[in-house]
Amino acid sequence: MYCFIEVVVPLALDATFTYLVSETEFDYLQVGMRVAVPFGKSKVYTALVIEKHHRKPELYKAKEIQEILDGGVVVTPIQIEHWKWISNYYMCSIGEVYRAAMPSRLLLESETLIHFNTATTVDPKELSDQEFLVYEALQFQAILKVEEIVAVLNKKTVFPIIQSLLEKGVVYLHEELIERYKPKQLRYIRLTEAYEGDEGLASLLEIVSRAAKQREFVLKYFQLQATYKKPISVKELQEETGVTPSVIKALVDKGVFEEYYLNQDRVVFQEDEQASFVLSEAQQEAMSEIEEQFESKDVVLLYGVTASGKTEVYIKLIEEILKQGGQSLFLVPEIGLTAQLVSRLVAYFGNQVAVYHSKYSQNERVEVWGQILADSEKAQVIIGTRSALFLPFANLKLIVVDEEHEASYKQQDPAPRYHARDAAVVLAMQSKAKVLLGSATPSLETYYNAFQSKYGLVKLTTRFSNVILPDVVLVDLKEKYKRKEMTGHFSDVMVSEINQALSLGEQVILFQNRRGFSPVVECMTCGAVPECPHCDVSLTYHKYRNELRCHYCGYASAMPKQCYRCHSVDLDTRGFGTEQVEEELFSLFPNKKIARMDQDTTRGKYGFEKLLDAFQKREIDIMVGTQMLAKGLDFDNVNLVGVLNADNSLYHPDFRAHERAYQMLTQLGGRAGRKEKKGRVIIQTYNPYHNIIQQVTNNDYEGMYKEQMYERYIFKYPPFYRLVRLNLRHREFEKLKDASLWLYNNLRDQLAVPVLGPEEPAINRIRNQYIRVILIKIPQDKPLVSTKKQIQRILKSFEAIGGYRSVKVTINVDFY
Ligand SMILES: Nc1ncnc2c1ncn2[C@@H]1O[C@H](COP(=O)(O)OP(=O)(O)OP(=O)(O)O)[C@@H](O)[C@H]1O
Ligand SMILES: [Zn+2]
Repeated sequence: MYCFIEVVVPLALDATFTYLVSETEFDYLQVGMRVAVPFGKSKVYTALVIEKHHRKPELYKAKEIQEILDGGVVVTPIQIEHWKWISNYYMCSIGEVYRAAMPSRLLLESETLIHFNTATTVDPKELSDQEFLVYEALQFQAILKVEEIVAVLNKKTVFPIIQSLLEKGVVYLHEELIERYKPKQLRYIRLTEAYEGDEGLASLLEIVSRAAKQREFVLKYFQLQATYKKPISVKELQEETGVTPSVIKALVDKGVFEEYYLNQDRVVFQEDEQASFVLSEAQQEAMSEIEEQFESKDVVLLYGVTASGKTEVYIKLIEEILKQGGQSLFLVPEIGLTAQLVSRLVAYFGNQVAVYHSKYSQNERVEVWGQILADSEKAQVIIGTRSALFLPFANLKLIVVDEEHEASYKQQDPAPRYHARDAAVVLAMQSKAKVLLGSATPSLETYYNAFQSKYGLVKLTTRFSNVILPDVVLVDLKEKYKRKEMTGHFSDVMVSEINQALSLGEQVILFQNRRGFSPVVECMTCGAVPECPHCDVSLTYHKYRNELRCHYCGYASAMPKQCYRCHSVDLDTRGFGTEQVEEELFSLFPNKKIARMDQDTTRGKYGFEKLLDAFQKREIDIMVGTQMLAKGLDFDNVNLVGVLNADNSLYHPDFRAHERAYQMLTQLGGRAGRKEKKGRVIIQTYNPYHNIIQQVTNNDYEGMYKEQMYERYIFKYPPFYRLVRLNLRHREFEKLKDASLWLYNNLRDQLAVPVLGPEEPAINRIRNQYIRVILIKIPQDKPLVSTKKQIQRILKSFEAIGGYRSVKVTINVDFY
């Protein structure tokens, strides 16, 4: 009887593929192992086994696999189920999910580029014969394709050799070049093997017997080691013992100690006694309610006002799960936020905490992957951004989704375009785990689900320290300008509030939702506005570099001296961004330390962390920034938050604009007065009577919810309708127009649901590609699965039309 396996290849292909294996291989292989398979004419991919069977493929002759790559399962059956769900629901291929989910080191393929690591410390003598051959080849050519290594070794099966070279640090993958992030590393020393144990100790003392300083250090090292019971960094050793670097160096040279490096957040941590805390009565109550609701509900929303201490409730819940021996996943919307949280969790749980996000190196990702799969001690609490959802949990019992309303949980590009909160709910169901969603400003969908009793709902209505929520003061910009009570973009109210806060030694946060100096440069003579040559947007003026930049494609040009159209020199700027606010602050508060937090200042290594750190240490008096500031940060010396112009967040061509504006302003305000005294939020606006502004002022989430839900209902938006958006792109305007019309007509005629478009979006060209959008609205009472199938069928016929093949179509389900 023939033996076959069904595999997924990491490509955007609809199908899975059948390969032939021997009986022995068949017995050995398990679902969730990786195999190297030949594919197409000459390619080799790392494929994933998802089924074993005896069904001969009808349309093609099954090829044989090249080799088995794993000794055990690396992907669990639950993961495979989950990936299938993602691929079905978000209308992408399971190959795309597989590719996104796995650390790229686990996905070698024939085209992978292997770089020689010039910083390698490996002694070639320690390499196997075959490894050495590759090493040697790399001396002549520092970058090899996997297929070239095949030629060098004159054998087909080379992935395990490359894997081993990767682990030894002799080579790295081309993809890893792009990982600019170098985690902060600390230097450690430890006794070399020769000097371990009693015998070792005797010879060690012998060696240092004639060097007093070295002997003294060695003894102190033993003492410290005994008290700390964890690795002590060289820096700590120097501080504790007063030893000079030269003494340590001498001991390393003698081979007594060896140096090694650990990433700061991967050090084996110990719990910090001081990290323990007791829940307040309100928190305790919330916690019991959550546990109670978990008995009947799989998902519970913790709706707690800002600074109510939701994190502490999460921590206690996770602790309960730990006691039962289960793994917990703690999802955060952005990497920048992990630092504050990791230290909080690590202090509490010690080395049971693992971290996983896209800035982690491939090595670390592979390591964490293995630990989670093995249900290791070190991976009981996993903190991560959305991609942590793809990890191989062996025993997942709880998923916490913090700030569940955050848009960054949705992956926009590339596929899989999944929403991590929603995918988490499904993963939990498949894993028989529970989900806790937390927010001070829940998304409408989530609140609706709670409202419908699909999710449980627990409220925390008071701040932890019982401080009252901040007062909101509205400043009417129209009035202020009329009465000439403005200095630049600052009203007199804003200036005096800032002065008062500063005089009390407090720090201030200011918000302007635009980076750069001013968004638009305009010719005062003819009104022309410089635009990006590749995108349909105006360029943003960045004063610091005196250039115009496109925020969509990164195009930059020097600030022109004359209008490109009428050559007038009378150019002026309209609107304003963080850079301009910062400049005005310098002149308004000349003696104060002012910093700016936006994409431009946080780009570098640790940019974000450094700013947060400095602010925490009170080295900054006023911090001005974009929406980055609104996200879950916890500072205890901020009682004043100012919004320079609330209006531009109100007017976005997006059905969620109002909900988002409410969330943003409330979250921003939530940074004020978290610890001791009631804070103040100053909002400058031209529309003080706008409903959203009023709802923010009155802290009226329910009011906002009711009003927005009404609009969603009337205008056919989620949660009443499901949205599927198709984006079509092409360089040629006419071709795109034809193609999108064809697609639209077919969708409209064949689907029994509303289809809108094909529309030109507000920005109708990016990177020289024109864009058209088709929107499909699926009402709640129409079957989702079959409608999606129909859409896919129509797309297939679309692709089959020769003239349209070059038009790129992307599908985005729940794109908002
Ligand atoms: N039980 C407790 N014991 C000691 N400190 C606490 C406790 N609960 C909360 N805090 C402190 O109160 C502050 C606010 O808590 P936390 O950051 O968890 O609020 P949050 O609800 O997550 O707020 P936000 O939604 O604004 O992010 C923190 O500084 C936290 O350390
Ligand atoms: Zn551009």
